[in-house]
Amino acid sequence: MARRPLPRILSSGSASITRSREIARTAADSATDVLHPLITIIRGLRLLAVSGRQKWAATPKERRGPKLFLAAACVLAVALVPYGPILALITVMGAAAWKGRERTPVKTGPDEAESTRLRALYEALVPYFSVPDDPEPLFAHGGDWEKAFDGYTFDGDGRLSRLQVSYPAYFTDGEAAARSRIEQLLHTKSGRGREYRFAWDEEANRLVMTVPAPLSTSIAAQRFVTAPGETVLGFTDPDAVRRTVPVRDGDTTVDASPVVWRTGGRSTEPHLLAVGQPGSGTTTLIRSIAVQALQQGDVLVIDGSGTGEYGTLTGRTGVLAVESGLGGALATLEWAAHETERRLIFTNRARQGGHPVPEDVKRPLWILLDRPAVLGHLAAADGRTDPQELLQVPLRHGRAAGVTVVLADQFDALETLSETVRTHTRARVVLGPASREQITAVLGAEPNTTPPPEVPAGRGYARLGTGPVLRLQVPATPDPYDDATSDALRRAVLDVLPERPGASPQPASVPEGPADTATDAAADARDDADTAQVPVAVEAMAAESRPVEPPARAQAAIAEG
Ligand SMILES: Nc1ncnc2c1ncn2[C@@H]1O[C@H](COP(=O)(O)OP(=O)(O)OP(=O)(O)O)[C@@H](O)[C@H]1O
Repeated sequence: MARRPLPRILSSGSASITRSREIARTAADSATDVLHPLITIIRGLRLLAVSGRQKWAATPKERRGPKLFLAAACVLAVALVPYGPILALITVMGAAAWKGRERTPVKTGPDEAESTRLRALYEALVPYFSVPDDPEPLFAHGGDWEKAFDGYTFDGDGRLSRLQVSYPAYFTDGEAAARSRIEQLLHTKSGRGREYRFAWDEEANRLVMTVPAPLSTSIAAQRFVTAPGETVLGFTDPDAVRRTVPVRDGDTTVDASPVVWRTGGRSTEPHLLAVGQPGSGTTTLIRSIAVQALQQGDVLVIDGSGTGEYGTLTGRTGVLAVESGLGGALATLEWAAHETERRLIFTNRARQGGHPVPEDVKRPLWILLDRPAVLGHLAAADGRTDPQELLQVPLRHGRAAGVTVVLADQFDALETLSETVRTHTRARVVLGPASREQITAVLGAEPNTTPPPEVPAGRGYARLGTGPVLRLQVPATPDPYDDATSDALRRAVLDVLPERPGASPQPASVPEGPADTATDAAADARDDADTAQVPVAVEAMAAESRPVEPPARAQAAIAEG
């Protein structure tokens, strides 16, 4: 059978398609040439619009009105001036042409310096991610780094800010030590002095290294939007927690991601331990917690370092005592132990009798103890009870009794902390410079970033119970009596503190003198009076059905005669 010729359109198809393509390309090129000025102007107009929108978004709300008014006045003036609109149009087109004259080149791969960096990183990883008998090694000296590095981003300084690495399945990514070696290496090779976060995806054999954005250090003490029983320890990365709260950060209000610690009857981590080097900000954390606690409850402060950094709290509504001497601290803690027991008895009685729990028993009581190790040392030298022993009842039973204990000490004092303190302080915070091992020892889990050698005060990590380790920046809550405290911060702290009963409000910018910061000697001199007031038999208290008088009030009563 004779073969039928192919239809003409198919036999000469490829030639005509090629010709059509050429015609289309030539037409597109000519159109681009002709339309080039128009394209430049449109690009410029787009850039002008974007920059205008950004400027408008960055303008504080209170300045938007005047700006809008100014713009409207300009438009009116232009409209009224002869040839105004046409001149304005020419100016805008000129500005757009100038702005759109250069096209930002699209980067399609790493430049030479970046390739060299990535290759060096790849070579450094070879010994860790290869074994001699791997027939197709992903990592091999002189190998193809592009196969192993699935993604990378460099910052403006040419340093890696994100790297995604695929590694062979036989790498022991389940071992903390093996992971830590890789993290250490990537950290060193990518540039020290920055914090790196490592996310290991064991299922996909993939590691993603990122440089987290710095946490804001300009959020100061303020009333945070929280529910009763919640305390904001500080702020963390936006992707680390689901919640945000509106906060004042400098002059603007932003949605920040808080580390919220829940206390009280339903809390699974009802007491907190904060640890840091000297000057890392643990006192500031306690002050920040005190300021928030005073909004709903009563506070006892025991300052083991005796430096008077809590003087600003003395005598304020809700502050039952601020003690810095050993005797005063012991008396206060003894009272707190009895008060915890009294609250337990009343809560039990109310529950058994089917009555509501009395208000004074429900009101949260906070025991804030800074540097217990110092007091423990003094107590041992003096043959007196270690304050930590008196904390046993509040720590063990405080949750049911609405009593919360917060302790802060330094790394070198960790060994002096009693077993009860270690067991019951399940909310943990580490502040300031610390090694990976130190952080792991306190939090019970490795930090999720490489701890940088230098951190701002109040920066660290928090872990609530068995939850994830979170980066933390404590809100700036300095001592308003400190000369180094700025006027704005002094005002911020004094604004959130309750008044002193009977005291006329003081102008926040005038530093108040430490009202009655007790020296150790003075505090010790008062001790006998305190101790005489405090130990009240629990049964007797229960029978009287009234709260025990706290030490500070007892002292006042004695002084008044
Ligand atoms: N979150 C923070 N924001 C801003 N500054 C802070 C913060 N925390 C602490 N600081 C500043 O750092 C300094 C030391 O803070 P702080 O006294 O709280 O540290 P510390 O750990 O208690 O040290 P020390 O035990 O030696 O007193 C103070 O000047 C304080 O104002």
